[in-house]
Amino acid sequence: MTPRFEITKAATFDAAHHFPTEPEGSPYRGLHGHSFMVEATVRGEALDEAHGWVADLGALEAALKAAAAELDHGLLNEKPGLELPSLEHLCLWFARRLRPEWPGLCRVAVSRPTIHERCVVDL
Ligand SMILES: Nc1nc2c(c(=O)[nH]1)N=C([C@H](O)[C@H](O)COP(=O)(O)OP(=O)(O)OP(=O)(O)O)CN2
Ligand SMILES: [Zn+2]
Repeated sequence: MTPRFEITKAATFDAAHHFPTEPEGSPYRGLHGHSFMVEATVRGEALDEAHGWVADLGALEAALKAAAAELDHGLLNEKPGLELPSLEHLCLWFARRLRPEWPGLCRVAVSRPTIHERCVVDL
């Protein structure tokens, strides 16, 4: 059996959004904000001999924080790919942003912890 490892790091950001496609009067149509958490999971089998790890969680943290900082305190709708700023589209946005640098990225989760909502995409 070959052990398969998954490492996960999380980062947080706060952002505003609205859903212009919602009908007049919908609470989702008006501008409002949420606190978000994004979690990125990287899978690997081979361990770095010098460190005994799949990949450095510190490097993953730096990449994740840099991506989250692009959205922090902004309006999600203004970002390409987030014109309809659902949790699902946020998962895809982070996946596209991180995948070139992190080919082992296998899962992205974006949640709104304060209102107990979460979306996960397996890549
Ligand atoms: N599948 C999804 N459904 C919904 C998403 C989403 O991203 N994916 N997003 C929303 C809205 O962002 C909405 O603002 C989420 O807030 P809501 O669930 O309404 O929770 P609130 O606490 O803000 O409001 P309550 O009325 O107290 O529930 C909707 N659906
Ligand atoms: Zn919302």
